[in-house]
Amino acid sequence: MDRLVIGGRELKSRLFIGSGKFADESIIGDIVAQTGVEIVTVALRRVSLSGDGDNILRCIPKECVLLPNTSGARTAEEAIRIARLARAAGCGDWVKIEVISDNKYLLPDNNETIKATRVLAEEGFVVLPYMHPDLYAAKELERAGAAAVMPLGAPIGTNRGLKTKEIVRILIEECRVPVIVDAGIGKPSEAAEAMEMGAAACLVNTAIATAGNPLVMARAFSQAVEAGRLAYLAQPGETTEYARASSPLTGFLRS
Ligand SMILES: CC(=O)[C@@H](O)[C@H](O)COP(=O)(O)O
Repeated sequence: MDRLVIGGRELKSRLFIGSGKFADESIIGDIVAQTGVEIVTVALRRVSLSGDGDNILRCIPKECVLLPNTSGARTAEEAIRIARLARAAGCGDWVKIEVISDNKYLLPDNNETIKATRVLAEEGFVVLPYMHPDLYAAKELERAGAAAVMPLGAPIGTNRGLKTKEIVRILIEECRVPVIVDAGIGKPSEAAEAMEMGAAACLVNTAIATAGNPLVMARAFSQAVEAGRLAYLAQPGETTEYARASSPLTGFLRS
């Protein structure tokens, strides 16, 4: 049976979404209802810790697993502090570690991410680290206790697609934990491509939130992720250099 289990929870949907950049965040509830998305990531700095005011958590249905992320952290120490704050504020045990000190490309710092993962996994968090695709870092994250690894497809918010495809393919082949492609995925076809390679799931924010019709785009992503997974399970046929006829080309005119 094709099961995805992370942090002891079996997930039916392999599309994870972000909650940033929506013109109207109340649409997140409709997306969850229409696509079955179960994981929604939220930047802790957008959560009102006093529970009042304009709290993004109001827009995230209760049945979802909340995946607080440490957006804004520039070091492992800052990420650890944000994760602990999230748990203390009742956001649960899951955390997506983002440690970024590069303001231009928002590339994750793998070394700091590994340090934070080690500490937080030891403290019982379900740790999903956002990472630059690199085999040694991915294996180190596994050893540090990561529940999954989340390599980027392209820089956050660029909608440029699966630019890191060849390395992500290696991570999928070599990692024991699920590989979730996160960031930069701009179109459903790119999510399907990641899933066809064997990615366990995709996390998409910008492409959905900034679409002309975010709800329809979320449905398109949901179907693409499912189609890509099915194609992976179906084991695509081999690719060849030269044409091979689909039906016999000879024999018609012989007597
Ligand atoms: C919200 C979140 O976690 C993003 O930082 C995530 O990495 C998604 O990236 P895109 O916005 O490029 O889909």
